[in-house]
Amino acid sequence: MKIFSDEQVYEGDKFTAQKQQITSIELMERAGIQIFNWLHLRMQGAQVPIHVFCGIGNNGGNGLVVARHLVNHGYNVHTYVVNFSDKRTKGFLVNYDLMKQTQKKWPTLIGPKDDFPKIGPDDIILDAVFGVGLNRPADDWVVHLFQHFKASKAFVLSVDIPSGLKTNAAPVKDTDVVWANHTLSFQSPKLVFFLEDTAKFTAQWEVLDVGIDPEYLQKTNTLTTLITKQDILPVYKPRKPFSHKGTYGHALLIGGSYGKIGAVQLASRATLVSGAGLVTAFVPKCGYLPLQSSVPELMLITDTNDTCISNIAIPIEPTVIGIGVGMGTSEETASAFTDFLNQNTKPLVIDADGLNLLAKTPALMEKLPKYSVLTPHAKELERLIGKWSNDFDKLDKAINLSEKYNIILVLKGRFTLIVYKKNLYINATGNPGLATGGTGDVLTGIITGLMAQQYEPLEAAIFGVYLHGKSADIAVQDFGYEAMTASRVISYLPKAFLDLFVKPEPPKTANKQDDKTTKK
Ligand SMILES: NC(=O)C1=CN([C@@H]2O[C@H](COP(=O)(O)OP(=O)(O)OC[C@H]3O[C@@H](n4cnc5c(N)ncnc54)[C@H](OP(=O)(O)O)[C@@H]3O)[C@@H](O)[C@H]2O)[C@H](O)CC1
Ligand SMILES: [K+]
Repeated sequence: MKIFSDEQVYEGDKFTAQKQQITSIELMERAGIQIFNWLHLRMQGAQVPIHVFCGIGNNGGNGLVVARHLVNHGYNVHTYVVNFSDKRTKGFLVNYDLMKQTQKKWPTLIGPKDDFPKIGPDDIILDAVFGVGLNRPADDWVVHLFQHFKASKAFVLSVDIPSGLKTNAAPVKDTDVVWANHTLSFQSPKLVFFLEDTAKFTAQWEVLDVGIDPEYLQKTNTLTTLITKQDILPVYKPRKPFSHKGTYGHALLIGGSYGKIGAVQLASRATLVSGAGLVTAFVPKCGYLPLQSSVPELMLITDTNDTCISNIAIPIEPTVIGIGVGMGTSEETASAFTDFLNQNTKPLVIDADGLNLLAKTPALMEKLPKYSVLTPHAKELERLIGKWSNDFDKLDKAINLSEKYNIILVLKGRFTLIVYKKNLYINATGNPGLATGGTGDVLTGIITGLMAQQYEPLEAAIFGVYLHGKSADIAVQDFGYEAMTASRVISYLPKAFLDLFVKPEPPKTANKQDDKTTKK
């Protein structure tokens, strides 16, 4: 799902108005009606006080449209204009007049010196103060109004975005932003809904189709994408009937050390279950017996050293190499890793101690083949790019690293972010059950397994994180969060693959009688 930038949204409005020969006021009406319908469906005429707070721009215009329809449907509505500027937009002014005609009085103006209205804990606030047009910090009194919303404990429904939040920058203070219970976001969700520092400003969100022209939506490329099944399906490579194990590549996993052979076991099982034709692991000698006996499909090559990797000699021609899981960072291993990178030409997936060794000797980054996939968790990322001041600073630093070395970064987290140069892919599958040791090794295995099958590295990263999270989402239904283990994530990978082909259920018919009539 494309996530449009603010500029693209404004451009889409213009395009739609021109192509469909409608005015921007009609577009605003469409958007407002969608919000009204959302509320009406849930409230069914209930007389709960609804406080509609409108700014003086088009977000405020949206609020006024909703208020008018609520009044026309007999709701208990109180409409306020948060009068922070004289520069009212046409969309606001037209709907301001319509509001006057509808309720025979002007909405209540709130200025810097006015008292704020009383809001009860069971009331509803419609927050249409600022939309994506926010371009500077709000005045103190407006921020106090936002705090008044929070203190009231009323349910806050934000229009398009919680007011005070920008789509492309972190707020200075948490109190500068409206804390919404729910946000109805126009046309696509906002990136900030997925970032650690800003996701909290809306407990839930939903996208409303406000009718931007389909041609515009289709032809416009975005830098940010929310990964959905619809994005994955075109990438999926169906298994060929006339094929053999050689068709699906030979994956090599390099890692493990005394006490951490399990990491290689998890990664190699995940590589196998992801569909790689052949999988070999290169491990210290101590890994031979446990791996040979626990994963019969796996082939093994051992280091000369018993407990850690000391010399990576590979007598095979793998399609792809996944390196780093459970590997340790001993001096011997560090030097073996350097020698390996100096002579390696194969595509790489690098995780865990592979990343830590890169961070210790940044010059090694120059040795990475183009399109290498690096899968850091937050601590590993910090070792690679340094500390960041907020999510956007983190993303900028990650983009710089990706551009400098032409590599793909998989930033693991609640919403894993895949960064390739300026392109950002957000993964929304997964759950807190994944917060347990070994799940990262499983992800490395999946991405390595997909690359073995000739998925492009970026495709493999996107598909891999999606599958990994989906597997956990299916497993959680049987185990809950606490009992999820990395092994269980592997066990549910088959279901995650199968889920790709499950069509969403058609919407249930409201009237069974109608159903029968149609069948006759
Ligand atoms: N396709 C769609 O998604 C549609 C979205 N719509 C809605 O339109 C808003 C965006 O509306 P816009 O008028 O551009 O912006 P805002 O309503 O967010 O803000 C209004 C103006 O306020 C000024 N501003 C910005 N920051 C501040 C501040 N801190 N203090 C005071 N004033 C501020 C700024 O104007 P200036 O000229 O003074 O800089 C803003 O322009 C979008 O979010 C949707 O809700 C459309 O209804 C239709 C389709
Ligand atoms: K808003």
